Amino acid sequence: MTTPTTNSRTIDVALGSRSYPVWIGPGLLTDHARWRATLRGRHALVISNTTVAPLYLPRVSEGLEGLQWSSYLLDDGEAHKTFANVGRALEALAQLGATRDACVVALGGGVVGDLAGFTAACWMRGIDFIQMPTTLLSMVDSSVGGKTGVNLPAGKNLVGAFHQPRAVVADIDTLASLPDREYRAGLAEVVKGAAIGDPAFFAWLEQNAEALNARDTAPLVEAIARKVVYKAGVVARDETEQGERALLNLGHTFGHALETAGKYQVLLHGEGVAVGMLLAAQLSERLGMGTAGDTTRLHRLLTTLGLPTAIPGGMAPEQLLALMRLDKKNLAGTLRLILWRGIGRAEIVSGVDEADVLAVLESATG
Ligand SMILES: NC(=O)c1ccc[n+]([C@@H]2O[C@H](COP(=O)([O-])OP(=O)(O)OC[C@H]3O[C@@H](n4cnc5c(N)ncnc54)[C@H](O)[C@@H]3O)[C@@H](O)[C@H]2O)c1
Ligand SMILES: O=C(O)C(=O)C[C@@H](O)[C@H](O)[C@H](O)COP(=O)(O)O
Ligand SMILES: [Zn+2]
Repeated sequence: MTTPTTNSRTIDVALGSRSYPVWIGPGLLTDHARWRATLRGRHALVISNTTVAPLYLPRVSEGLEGLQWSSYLLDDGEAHKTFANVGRALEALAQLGATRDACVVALGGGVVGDLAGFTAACWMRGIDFIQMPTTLLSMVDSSVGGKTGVNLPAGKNLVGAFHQPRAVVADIDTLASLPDREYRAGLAEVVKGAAIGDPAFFAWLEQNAEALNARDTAPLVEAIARKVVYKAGVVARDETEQGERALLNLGHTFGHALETAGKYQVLLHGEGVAVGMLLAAQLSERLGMGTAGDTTRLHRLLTTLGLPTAIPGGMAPEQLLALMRLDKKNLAGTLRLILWRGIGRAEIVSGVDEADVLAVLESATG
């Protein structure tokens, strides 16, 4: 059992009968009684990857004793978040003889979580899954809210489903092995939440940036919890992105294009979001919406957290614009972007002129 400490939090994602807890704290993977209680049937498939499974699958597998279970391991990397791997994971469920009360356990970062959730959404038209996020990014963002899916060569997350987990088990002990660059990428999605709608949190991040860089536990847990509370609130009000939830995409139309243009070898998702948020801020200023002072604060915070803020070399503005045309927020063939009036004031804007987007991309390309 985990002893409750000030570094443990439980946050509820309030969705009526489909509500679920997000547990944040140390020792949670081995707190078997807690998460095992969310599994209903006799079968479980753990989906993980070749980096995470050797580190953390033993802690999870002890908790699955008595069940019929197996694992499906992805090769590591965003390039493996594919339809083909969903097919193979579904075959693993078939091999297991998984019935409708089976559970998929997603053990890993956002790539594993998105793919495992989509697999669970597809098997027999939808079975349970639980999220065990092991990256900062997946703890603060991808494990919460039920967006699941995979990439196509044409773009990020073009195939997917809304499918909520039954629980999120965010064991902060797993962050001890997370590489520095991945940790910083997670901080980008924390900054995003504050930039969209929580100015007090943004100021807190400015004050605590160095402590977060040092991975001090108390501020880190505070940052994870504040971001999850913020996201859970948005998801509870607009689960399927009919309105407000689109704000969580701040920086993503640019960011996804940057990730895809680099074939997932140049920028991590969080890094793309960092650069994308600044491009959105610059575009907002160009359109007379943004304020230079707040763009400077955003730039300063991202830089302090060791995140990139410029478009990497070798990416052509026209190519990025073409990728942005396939973004899922677009309607009637026109760009629909999340723009930024300043800290805590993001807005959905339809019909953005491509010439303005191109001008911003050109001015930000070295
Ligand atoms: N569904 C959503 O709402 C949502 C939100 C944000 C991002 N995403 C998606 O999440 C993905 C990015 O997730 P990510 O940043 O976690 O990347 P990731 O899943 O690729 O993990 C990052 C790297 O860290 C490794 N890793 C994971 N946990 C580790 C640990 N504890 N110790 C050592 N290494 C570890 C992984 O093997 C990988 O190499 C993208 O596909 C993005 O589109 C989805
Ligand atoms: O939960 C959401 O809603 C988000 O937009 C969170 C994003 O950080 C995340 O990257 C998400 O996967 C993007 O979704 P998409 O709909 O733009 O593919
Ligand atoms: Zn994201």
